[in-house]
Amino acid sequence: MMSIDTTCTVTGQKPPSAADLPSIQAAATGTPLMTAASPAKGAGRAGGHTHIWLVTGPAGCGKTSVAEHLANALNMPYIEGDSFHTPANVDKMRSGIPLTDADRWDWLTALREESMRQINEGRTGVVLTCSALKRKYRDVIRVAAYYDHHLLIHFIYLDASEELLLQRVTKRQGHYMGANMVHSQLDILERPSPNETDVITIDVSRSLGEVQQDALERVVDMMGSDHDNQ
Ligand SMILES: Nc1ncnc2c1ncn2[C@@H]1O[C@H](COP(=O)(O)OP(=O)(O)O)[C@@H](O)[C@H]1O
Ligand SMILES: O=C(O)[C@H](O)[C@@H](O)[C@H](O)[C@H](O)COP(=O)(O)O
Repeated sequence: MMSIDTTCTVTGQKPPSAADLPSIQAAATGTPLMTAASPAKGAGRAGGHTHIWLVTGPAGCGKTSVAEHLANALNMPYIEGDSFHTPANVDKMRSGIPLTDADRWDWLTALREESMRQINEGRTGVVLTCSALKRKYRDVIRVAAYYDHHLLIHFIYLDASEELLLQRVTKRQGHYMGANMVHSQLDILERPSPNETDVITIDVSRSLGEVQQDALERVVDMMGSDHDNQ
């Protein structure tokens, strides 16, 4: 278990600027986003906005696998939500006891604050993982935009059946969340509703490579349209 202030920076390199978007787009889709004839309109940051990309869903849906891919491709820091739990929360989950709302509030706030801290240090965006099972948990992260009006928050919800989640959690080695926790997570899950317009839903029943590619294309598209709208 890593300490509460541990943040995983996958690449340790500088985050992408607007000027980097064409090469990310090309890598994701084979189609350049901008050409020399359509130069970046915003300086430094794409569209003048910064971004939190929050990869969500129950245990085993693929949050870590997708978030690492996005962080690497976008050259953004990766904040692994599991690393921010208190030891008491981890002990509870390891014993097969689901967390309560009260156990989760400080954790969610810590994730929001860490994301904002990294963005305030000059990052264009961060990629964060957190199950964010209920709407009110997602709302805790959404509060970040209240503090920083240039910040856009996006959720990538990884959609999987219980059967698939069980298969994938069972395959995973050495994690405190066992397969016995999956059902309790689905019991409280509030799938994003259509009026949560900041959510991209991705079907993860496909291969990991396909899911990663789809997620990256969707992210690059959104950053591209945000940039074009400035
Ligand atoms: N689309 C996929 N196809 C096959 N295996 C996957 C896929 N996504 C994730 N996995 C595997 O399932 C397990 C759980 O994935 P992980 O990224 O740890 O999920 P989470 O972080 O949401 O708990 C890992 O062993 C991972 O390699
Ligand atoms: O990757 C996973 O196995 C899960 O995401 C897991 O780590 C856990 O779900 C959360 O960290 C916190 O718990 P809740 O999902 O119960 O809020």
